[in-house]
Amino acid sequence: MNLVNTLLSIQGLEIDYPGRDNNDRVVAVKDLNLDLEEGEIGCLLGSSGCGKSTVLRAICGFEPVKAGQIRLRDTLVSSPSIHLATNQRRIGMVFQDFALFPHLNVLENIAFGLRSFPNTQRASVAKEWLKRVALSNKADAYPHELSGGQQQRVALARAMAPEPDLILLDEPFSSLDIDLRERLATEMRDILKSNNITALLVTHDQFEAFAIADKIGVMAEGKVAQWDAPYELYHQPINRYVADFIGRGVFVKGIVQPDRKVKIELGELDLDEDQVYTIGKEIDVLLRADDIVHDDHSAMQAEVVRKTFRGADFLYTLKLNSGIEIFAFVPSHHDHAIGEKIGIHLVADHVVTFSG
Ligand SMILES: Nc1ncnc2c1ncn2[C@@H]1O[C@H](COP(=O)(O)OP(=O)(O)OP(=O)(O)O)[C@@H](O)[C@H]1O
Repeated sequence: MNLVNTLLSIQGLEIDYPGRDNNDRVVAVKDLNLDLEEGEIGCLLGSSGCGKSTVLRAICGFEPVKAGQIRLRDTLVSSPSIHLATNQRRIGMVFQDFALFPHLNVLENIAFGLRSFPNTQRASVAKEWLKRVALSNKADAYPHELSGGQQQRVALARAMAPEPDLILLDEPFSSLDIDLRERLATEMRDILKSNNITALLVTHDQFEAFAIADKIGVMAEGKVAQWDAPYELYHQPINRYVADFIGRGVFVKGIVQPDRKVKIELGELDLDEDQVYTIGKEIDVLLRADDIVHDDHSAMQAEVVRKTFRGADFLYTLKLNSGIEIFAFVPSHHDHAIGEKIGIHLVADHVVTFSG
């Protein structure tokens, strides 16, 4: 392993909490591994209670570790026998509610993190960061006079100003309007990237994760099931859990045919070249909403059983003749009624399969 450019390295991490009974322990994180390179943005993605925040707290130094280790650059900061204090870790933190000081104005909030700087430098460095997050005109404003997105940028500037090695962000978009989140995630990514900041955030929203992260770790029950680039997670999920969690899809049954094909109810698909398949074997084929195209001229029909308007398109739930329900994104000018039969065809070019 090359540690030169690896900023954060977590190996075999295990963390537990006291349970209800005195001797009882509840395992929150187990055998967790990940590496984050310098300048990379990583994201831990998972449903509530899977252990995301516990990992962040351990990196910060708020939680002792039971097994494994956490390294920042080449310094071992946490292991069962070593625990570096939080203030010695050079980590910046952005909290879910931004945690700005209500009685300090924007400039003072940012300068707060610069207490170790000489007085003469504090204001100029704080002003420079205010400029970098495009809020120079708000230096004198108080947090309650800012929008949620502006407060978030102040919190980010406050965390970045002391130039920590790593920024941790705990659900940074959860208190913002849902339609703002994706835009702000892109904006935050631009700020972090243009300042070459290494960051790790946690979220339960995969679209936020896709908008901001270079690497995503899908977490389940305290473990990272797959730590990979968003594209790989989507197209090469390592197991059914990841496949199910990422994107909108369902598994349908298929029978392996000669010439690397699989036959499903909707037709034949090409199988992955890298895998070995037994002809005649039944396998599960992942069909995602973007693998199905609405086509008025297709003889293959499916019944609309549900639909969700998403602006540019609808997410249709379609029932096949066999009774199986699949998803399809359909441009929103194709507004079909529930119960109506519409033509569809398959466009999957990369097929994800698991043995049946
Ligand atoms: N202080 C604690 N004492 C006991 N158990 C805890 C404590 N903090 C967390 N846990 C348990 O550890 C597990 C992981 O919690 P954690 O807060 O890391 O999850 P999370 O993925 O961040 O969840 P959420 O998205 O809901 O914030 C959960 O089962 C939780 O109940």
